[in-house]
Formats: sequence, C-alpha cells, structure tokens
Amino acid sequence: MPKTPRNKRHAGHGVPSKVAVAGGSSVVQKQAVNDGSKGNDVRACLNSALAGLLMELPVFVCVLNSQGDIEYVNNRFDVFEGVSRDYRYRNDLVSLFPAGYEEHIAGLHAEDDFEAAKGVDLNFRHKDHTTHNYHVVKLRHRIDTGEIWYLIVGVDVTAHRQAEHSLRDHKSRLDYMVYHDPLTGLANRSLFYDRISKVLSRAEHTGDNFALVLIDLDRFKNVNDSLGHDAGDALLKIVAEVLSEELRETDSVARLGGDEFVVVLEGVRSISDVELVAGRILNRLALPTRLQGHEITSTASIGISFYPRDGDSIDQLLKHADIAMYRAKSAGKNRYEFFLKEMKTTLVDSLLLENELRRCIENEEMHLHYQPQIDLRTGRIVGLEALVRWQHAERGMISPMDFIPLAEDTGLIEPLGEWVLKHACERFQAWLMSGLNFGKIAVNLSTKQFRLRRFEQTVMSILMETRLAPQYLELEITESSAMENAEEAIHMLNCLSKLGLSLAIDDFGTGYSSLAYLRRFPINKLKIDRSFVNDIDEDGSDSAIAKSIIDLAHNLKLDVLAEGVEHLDQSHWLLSKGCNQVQGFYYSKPLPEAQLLALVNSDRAERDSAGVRLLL
Ligand SMILES: Nc1nc2c(ncn2[C@@H]2O[C@H](COP(=O)(O)O[C@H]3[C@@H](O)[C@H](n4cnc5c(=O)[nH]c(N)nc54)O[C@@H]3COP(=O)(O)O)[C@@H](O)[C@H]2O)c(=O)[nH]1
Repeated sequence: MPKTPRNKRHAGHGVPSKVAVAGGSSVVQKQAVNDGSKGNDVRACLNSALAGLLMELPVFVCVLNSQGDIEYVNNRFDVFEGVSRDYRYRNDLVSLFPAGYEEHIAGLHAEDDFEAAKGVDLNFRHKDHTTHNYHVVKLRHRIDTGEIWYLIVGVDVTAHRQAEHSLRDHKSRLDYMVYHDPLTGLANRSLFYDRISKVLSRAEHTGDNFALVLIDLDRFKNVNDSLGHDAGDALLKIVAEVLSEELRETDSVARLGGDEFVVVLEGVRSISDVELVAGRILNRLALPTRLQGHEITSTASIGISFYPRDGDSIDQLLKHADIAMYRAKSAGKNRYEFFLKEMKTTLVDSLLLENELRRCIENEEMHLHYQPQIDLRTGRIVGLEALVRWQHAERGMISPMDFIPLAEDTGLIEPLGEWVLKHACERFQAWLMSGLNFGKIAVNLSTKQFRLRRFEQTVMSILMETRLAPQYLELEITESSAMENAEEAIHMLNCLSKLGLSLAIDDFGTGYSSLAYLRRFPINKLKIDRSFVNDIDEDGSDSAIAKSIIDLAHNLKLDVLAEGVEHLDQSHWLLSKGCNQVQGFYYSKPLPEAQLLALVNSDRAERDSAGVRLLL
C-alpha cells in the first residue's frame, strides 16, 4: 500500500520554494514571484521554465527534507521498471524506488557510507527492461529555515561506463600485446625481465637459489627453410605448449625471440632438480610430431646458469646460460650443459677471435684433419673427409662448429673455404703422385660459400692450380643448404657437376628434403646424419629413418654413407640393410696428415695398387 503523502503539495508538482540548487542560485523563491515588478515577472517566468526543465531532465532529481521525507521528485522516475504510478506520493526514499532496490539505495540513507562529493554508482532497470547505471550524488543544503535538506541527483552514466570499460579492455589487451609473444602467448622479453627482476629481489632477500634455463631449438632454420614459415610457427607453438605442460605453474616461461625460450626455476635445492626438468623437456621435445602433414623430430639444446653461483644480475645469468647453450650445441645438440667458468668467452673475446681468425687465415695457420670413409663390404678407404682445425696458441683447439659460423658471419668464409679446398686438393694430389690413392677427397661447403657468385669458377681454378683431376674431388653440402632456395641450388650443383666432380648431401635426414627436388639434384651420395646412427642397432625410429634413407639412396641410384659409426654392431646393422659406406670413430677419428700416413703404413692397413684397406 502506498503511503499517504505528507507533502503532497510539493511532490511532483513544483520545486520547493526554499530549495536552492545549481550552485546557490535560487530556482524558485515564492515570495519574489508576487511582488508585481517587471524584474520579478521575468524571474517568475524563468523560475517556472527552470522548474519545467528540472521536471523533464534526463537526470533523476529528488529532494528530501530533514526527516528524510520526499519533498520533490521529477519525471525521470517514470522510466524506472517497477515504479508504480503513485511514486510521487510516497514520502520516504526506500519506498520511492521499486522493490529490490532497498539495498542499493540504503547507501543513500547512510550518511557515513555515502560520500556526497564522490557519489555512488547504482543500477536501475528501465521499463524497456534495459539496465542503466546511474551515478547518484546526495548534496546537503541548508534551507532558509536553517534545516538541512538533501538533494539526490542521479545521472544515467551507462554509455560513459561502457566507454570506460571498453577503454579498460582495450588497455588490458594492449598491455597483453606489449608483454606477450603474439605467436605463442608466452611472456615476451620485457615481461621476462620484469618477472626475473622480481625473482632476483626475492632471492637476494631470502638467500634462495634459482636456475635460468635457456632453450634453443636445433636446426630450426631447416624447418623454416624446408617446410616454410607456417610450419616453423606451428613448431614454435608446439614447443611453447610442451614447455608450459612440463613446468610448474610457478615457473616462469618466456619466448625471447626466434627459436629461443627461457625458463626460470625458483626454489632450486640441487643441480639434480634442474637436471630432471631439463631432461624432461629434452625428452618431450624429441618426440616425433606432425607438422603440416610431415612427421618431424625436433630437438633442442639447453644452457643453464645458477643464481648466485654464475652471476648476480639478469644479464650475467643470461649470458652465461647462452654460453652453456652454445656449448651444448657444439657438443652434439639435443643435450643440456651447465655453465662453467671455463666456458666463458666475453664479447671482447669474440671480437678478438674474429681478428685472430682473419690473421690466421691470412697467415695460413689452419690445419686439416682427414677422416677415412670406408666401403662396408671391402673395408677399403674410398674417401677422406677433410675437416678444418684451428689450433689456437692460447685457447687450444677451437672447434669448427664455433669458428665456421663466425667465418660465415664475418665474410671470412670465402678465404677460409678457398684455403681448405686448395689445401685439400693439393695434399690429395701429392699423395696420388706418391702412389697413395684414397679414392676421393671430400670437402665441406658452408651454406654461404656454396651461394657465392661464380663459386664454380673458384673450384675450377683450384683444380687447375693443384692439377687434381676432378673425379678425385667430392663436395659436401648440407641437406638444409641444398633445400634453401632449391632452384638456385640445382643450378649451382649442375655447374659443379659439369666440372666432373662428385657431390654429396651431408647431414641427410635433418633437412626435410622435398623428394621432387632431390630427384633433380645431380648428386652422387647421401650421407646419413650421425644423429640417426647413434641408436641404429635398437629397434626405434632412428633405425627406421636410417633404413628409409638407405632405400631412398638405392632407388635414386646413389651411394649412401652412414656418419658417426662408433661400434661394430652399428656396422653390422648398416651392412645388413644395404648401406655402402661408413665413416666414424670406430674406423678412425679425423687425423692430421702425419697420423693418417702412420695409419696406412701400420699393420691396421693393407696397401695395394688399388689403394688402402683397413683391417679391423
Ligand atoms: N664448411 C666447412 N665445415 C666444416 C669444415 N670442417 C669441419 N666442418 C664442419 O664443422 C662441423 C664439426 O666438424 P668436426 O668437429 O670436424 O666433426 C666432424 C667429425 O669429427 C665428427 N665425427 C666423425 N665421426 C664421428 C663419430 O663417430 N662420432 C662423433 N661423435 N663424431 C664424429 O663429425 C664431424 C663431421 O661431420 P660431417 O661434416 O657432417 O660429415 C661439422 O659439421 C663439419 O661439417 C670445413 O672445412 N668447412
């Protein structure tokens, strides 16, 4: 039942004479309306216009007297759902609003909770069933009698709030984009730095250890080059999922860029804790995965640094994890390495290294080692692979895995590659002249070297200069460099092949060859990458891949050589599957010339007019 109005006179019919609104200017002052002067007429006219305007404003207005009874309400209340027709005659605030609003408007009563200056946001449903957000303020006003009255004003701020929300959404989307990698959704470098600096401050405070684990995919470029960038992107997403699955929620994972990911493991108690995680990541990543219709296995190399043992700043820890990761790569990939002080090479070191490499090439201070390639059935040496060595005066032996990329980056690969080719041809010709025939001399070409303009002319000049007949020379290019811009590669291979030399595809199985191109390459040999030979005598996917490469080579009428043979069992297996040639530590490590000659002259070898046979 609606209450009988106590102030029926005012409710909804006019603005109370004693209320001043709008910054203190009098809207209605009844005494002034009847004084008969012209000015007063204008003021009366203005007041009545203002009263009409106030009544129709798209803002709700309600005036309460000092007892909290309603003195005035405007027409805006008409739009509210559930507000009955007699709302104008109710005399307290709660009954003015529809049922269910009591709690919402309780704040308007509670002097303490309701801050007049700030106001509150309340939701009201309109008769058209839409919900609107009103910003409601309650203003105190002392009227002429000295009593305190209240003016309650509610402005529909729905559109404004929606705009604010979408701005906030937009901002959080923007924040997300700024701090996350768009491809994988992982934290990006900025967020990683932010997180790790917090981890660092915590560790400084608590004295805890943490490990920084840097993960770099092996041969990721091959996936991009051979299967395309979409496949590369898909692989990166898979890696991100694997990392997220293999780690605890509290471990921070980020993609630093390219194929490089980083993980921070907090609360590490021992090295074996980290070994466990690194091992798990490697195992998961090495599982075969389907990528755009191809089944591929992608491995990773991991470098690990520890706080505080290996550094007390983010950059130092990252740098040391990076050095360890490179060590893992050069030690054969698909493995993890912990940073050790001995691995340390500073930027200055690598600059010095570049200068030294330049000087060393100019002064012809490099050496070649030769590794025999053996015919599996006869045991004969059918080739020697020339492998370059840099014996540094202070640093000791520097691996070609370290300086060939440096030579490629600095353009030094051209003089270095020429030196290797010329020296290898020269030595081979000298052995031939002395009656020693090893079949062929195989020389590795780096990707950049193979792409040099007029490279075939360089080869031709070296052959002429060293007087080596082309049939004794074999050039090896990796599968991935052959597949990178395959049409151009076919052109270069044809030019080289026309010189009369042989061509072999190195590291076969790691580069996702297209068979259509492979058929068009004028090559003579496939070399099975040693990663497939390691576990060849077990019945796993590696043996299946090795067997397929052997069959493929036979079908294409090519020779096939297995690299990295270290045990007799591997040789037996390869022979039983029809592989022709092998190379590996089981037969001989790469040897300097003097040791090679000692080997062929030892009782481990037999020399005849046709060449050399290893006795095993
Ligand atoms: N562009 C050029 N690349 C070159 C040249 N010389 C070497 N290289 C490339 O550097 C990589 C590392 O070479 P290296 O350290 O010489 O390693 C070779 C062998 O020592 C190693 N190998 C051989 N048999 C085994 C074995 O049984 N087990 C085992 N763990 N390792 C073994 O393999 C390397 C030869 O590999 P490949 O060339 O694929 O036949 C290497 O990629 C070289 O190609 C150069 O002059 N130019």
